[in-house]
Amino acid sequence: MLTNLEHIGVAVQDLEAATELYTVLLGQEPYKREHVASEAVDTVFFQVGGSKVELLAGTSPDSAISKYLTKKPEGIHHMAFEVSDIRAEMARLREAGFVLLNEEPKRGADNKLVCFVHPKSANGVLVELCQSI
Ligand SMILES: CC[C@@H](C(=O)O)C(=O)SCCNC(=O)CCNC(=O)[C@H](O)C(C)(C)COP(=O)(O)OP(=O)(O)OC[C@H]1O[C@@H](n2cnc3c(N)ncnc32)[C@H](O)[C@@H]1OP(=O)(O)O
Ligand SMILES: [Co+2]
Repeated sequence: MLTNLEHIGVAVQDLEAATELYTVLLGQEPYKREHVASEAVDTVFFQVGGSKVELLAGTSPDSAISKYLTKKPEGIHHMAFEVSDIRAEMARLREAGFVLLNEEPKRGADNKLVCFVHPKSANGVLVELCQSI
């Protein structure tokens, strides 16, 4: 079951400048900064009620974020839903015809297991499932 809009991922070119801007916009400091080597991204997290804003900057040209920003402007990159059982949700979505971008859950940021759904199978929106570890 999807239980919450866990975060909105925002792709940015300059993480420090974006962090300053969002600190003013949201009226609070980020609660976490994390490098996720497997995705080649640096992240900054803000808590907003029960959801989060995840700022993402690529750390390598091969990163999904860096590639995205060669074609698209900075902005909303994905939405992430919290799930209680990620394997069960992956099986449910696969069965329903969605294209999953990973066969198995993988380690994401902020102590989560994550899986992505291809935007082409979700009305042009990249969707992330995440389960707390
Ligand atoms: C920090 C860890 C984690 C967390 O814990 O929260 C993260 O959030 S990591 C975030 C970064 N990682 C990912 O995005 C991993 C999943 N993404 C991918 O595997 C790829 O980016 C992709 C979605 C498969 C696209 O890769 P690729 O096919 O190589 O790129 P193309 O440029 O050829 O795109 C094909 C097609 O898809 C459209 N697209 C790409 N990205 C998005 C997007 N974010 N939202 C909507 N649409 C997207 C792209 O425009 C192309 O469309 P067409 O041009 O119409 O063919
Ligand atoms: Co994310």
